[in-house]
Amino acid sequence: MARDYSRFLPSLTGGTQIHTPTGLERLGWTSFFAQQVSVDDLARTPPVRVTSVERSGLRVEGESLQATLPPRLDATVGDWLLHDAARPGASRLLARKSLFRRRAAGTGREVQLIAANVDTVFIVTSCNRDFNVARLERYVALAFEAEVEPVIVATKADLADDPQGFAAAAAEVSAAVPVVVLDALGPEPKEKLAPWCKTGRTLAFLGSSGVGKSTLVNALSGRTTAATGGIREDDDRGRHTTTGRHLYVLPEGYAVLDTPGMRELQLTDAAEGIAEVFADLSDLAARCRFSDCRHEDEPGCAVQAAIAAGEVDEARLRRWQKLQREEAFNSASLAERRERERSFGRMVRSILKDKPAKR
Ligand SMILES: Nc1nc2c(ncn2[C@@H]2O[C@H](COP(=O)(O)OP(=O)(O)OP(=O)(O)O)[C@@H](O)[C@H]2O)c(=O)[nH]1
Ligand SMILES: [Zn+2]
Repeated sequence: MARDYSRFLPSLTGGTQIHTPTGLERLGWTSFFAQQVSVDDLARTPPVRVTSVERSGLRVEGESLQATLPPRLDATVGDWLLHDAARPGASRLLARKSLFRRRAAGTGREVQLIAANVDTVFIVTSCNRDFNVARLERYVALAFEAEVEPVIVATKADLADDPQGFAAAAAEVSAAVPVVVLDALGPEPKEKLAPWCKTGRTLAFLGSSGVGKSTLVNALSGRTTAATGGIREDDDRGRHTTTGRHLYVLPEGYAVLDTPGMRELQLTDAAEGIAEVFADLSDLAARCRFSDCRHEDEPGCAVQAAIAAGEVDEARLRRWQKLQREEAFNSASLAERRERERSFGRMVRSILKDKPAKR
């Protein structure tokens, strides 16, 4: 029997209807994806979301549908596809709302897709020695680059003498990034993170080990025991099993994307994200007399002038320059590697061409 998918299409009236979220909506299906498909597409090839990537293929989930698609390099956890049951490998990949990528170390593929269609990333730190503004700026740049909304969450407020001091320091990172300070073990996470934990939203967590990421996930999902080494789920026999899935839809209807790759994110081609975090400095730099100003001792440097006037913190300028250098290095070495691989490929092809063809 053909399913009626019309309710997943963008509402023509634009009115807000109150309804129970469907399986697809709980998985994160929104009008952003619906706009990319026709009613015909939907009836023939139902939407599915990638919940994990395994060697054997992509685990996908849709409305009363679970399947494994053949492995493919152009899709990652969080992606939406139109499931073509007749030709699973030809399932159409929908355009993404956001994408985390990283420079792959020591693999043939240079850029690895980490997570797609994340709505909000909680950048977690604690109100203690883990707290490091430079690291927060780095994570925020990554989020901006991925086109994901960042929220800084400072945990362990209950253990700190001056949690508001940490809040103020975090607020300096970017005017565009909200800061939440909380005790992750208490009742606060649900209440304070509620603005971002809505049905159909996909959340991710970034932050060093021990800052409270698992504690927050547990708090949001109403679990009391902290999970270690992955989230535990009930399998159909009622037993607890740790699965290899990386996208979890919580009972509240929002999804948490937790993939090991998120923990190894570096700055790759993140020039735009960095410019956004340091928008105040790049605006100033645009007013320097020389377009290639290094903001050291050049005449007419608007950045140095702002530092002299006490409007800009010199340490922030140093961090900006450091991130820019790193980003330039990462992107350059990536470009060099690409070039080396291309010339290697040309060499291999020319050798193959000169070799007498096998009969
Ligand atoms: N007092 C207090 N303890 C906290 C808070 N948040 C986390 N903890 C404790 O800090 C420890 C580490 O928390 P986790 O949630 O495991 O940290 P994580 O970020 O998931 O760490 P990894 O799994 O290693 O990445 C646990 O013992 C938590 O109970 C907090 O806000 N207050
Ligand atoms: Zn300058």
